[in-house]
Amino acid sequence: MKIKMTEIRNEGIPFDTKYFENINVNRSAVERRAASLGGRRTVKKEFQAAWLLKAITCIDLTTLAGDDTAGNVERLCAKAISPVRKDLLEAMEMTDANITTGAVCVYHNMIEDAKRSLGNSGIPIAAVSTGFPAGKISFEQKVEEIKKSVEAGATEIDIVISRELVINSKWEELYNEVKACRAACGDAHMKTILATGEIPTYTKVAKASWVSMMAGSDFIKTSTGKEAVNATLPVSLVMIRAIREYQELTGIKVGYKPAGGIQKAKQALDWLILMKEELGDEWLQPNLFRFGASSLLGDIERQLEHYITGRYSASYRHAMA
Ligand SMILES: O=C[C@H](O)COP(=O)(O)O
Repeated sequence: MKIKMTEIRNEGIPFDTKYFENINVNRSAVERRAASLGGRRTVKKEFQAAWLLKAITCIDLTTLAGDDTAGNVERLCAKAISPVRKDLLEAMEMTDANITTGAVCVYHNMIEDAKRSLGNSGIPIAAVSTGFPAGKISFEQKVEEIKKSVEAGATEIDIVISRELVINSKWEELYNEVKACRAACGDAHMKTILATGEIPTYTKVAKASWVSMMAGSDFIKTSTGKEAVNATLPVSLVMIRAIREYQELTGIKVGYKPAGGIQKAKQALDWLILMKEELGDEWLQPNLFRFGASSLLGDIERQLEHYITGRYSASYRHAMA
């Protein structure tokens, strides 16, 4: 399956505080709305398998560990190419659907291994960049790192922003940083990680989302997976509403990637429902929506097996996912 990002990219708009200076997010209203989602909305049993397969196509199958090796990147890529067991696909009459994950996501120095392992599958390689996860390297090093990853074959670059610029409300500096990263990406699509667990208020999350989109991000992404608090539904609601407002202003659709701590099929369904309700069906496609996840696929496969056979298998049977 050839996974394509949207053809019309977000080129950004000139910096102007007027778009976001009056934002003031009502924390309790956001948390109430997010809490109501999980309980109120469920996917009917007969549609669950289809939704779970959809979720798989939106996963950036990730390994970002100090002990990553060529071998485990190879296994990850094999899983990205064939994420669901053949017998399960056969039972669902989905063998011809050519289901793959949305991308694989690795550190820069594993790009070569990923490229070799993915061959001509068409699955994009996303590389984390700009001093991931903390972003504590110089601006010049950040730009250099992006360029090297693009040269090495990454077609998606996940950058981290400088959190201190958000904490200290240095919005124009943040804009300039993100814009320079976007320029360094060239044709590679850029996902901008806010690291929301390190941003003190929802209002600042909303403003950082706006500035990142104004500077040309193709996606905005919650977390690195390394913060103490990673993707949550309330923070997603704040970011998704910023995407909606940005679209209302510019006509441009920016993608969304919750990442970190999404391990269960049920969580994946909650996020898909949130996307559908807040942004519509277009954001249920991998060109506008991704999960950043290292272990979600294993639980989805278990749930699919349960759907088909009525039994759960042991989680070790779905290793690496
Ligand atoms: O961007 C992806 C995250 O690093 C994955 O986090 P996770 O290992 O909690 O699924």
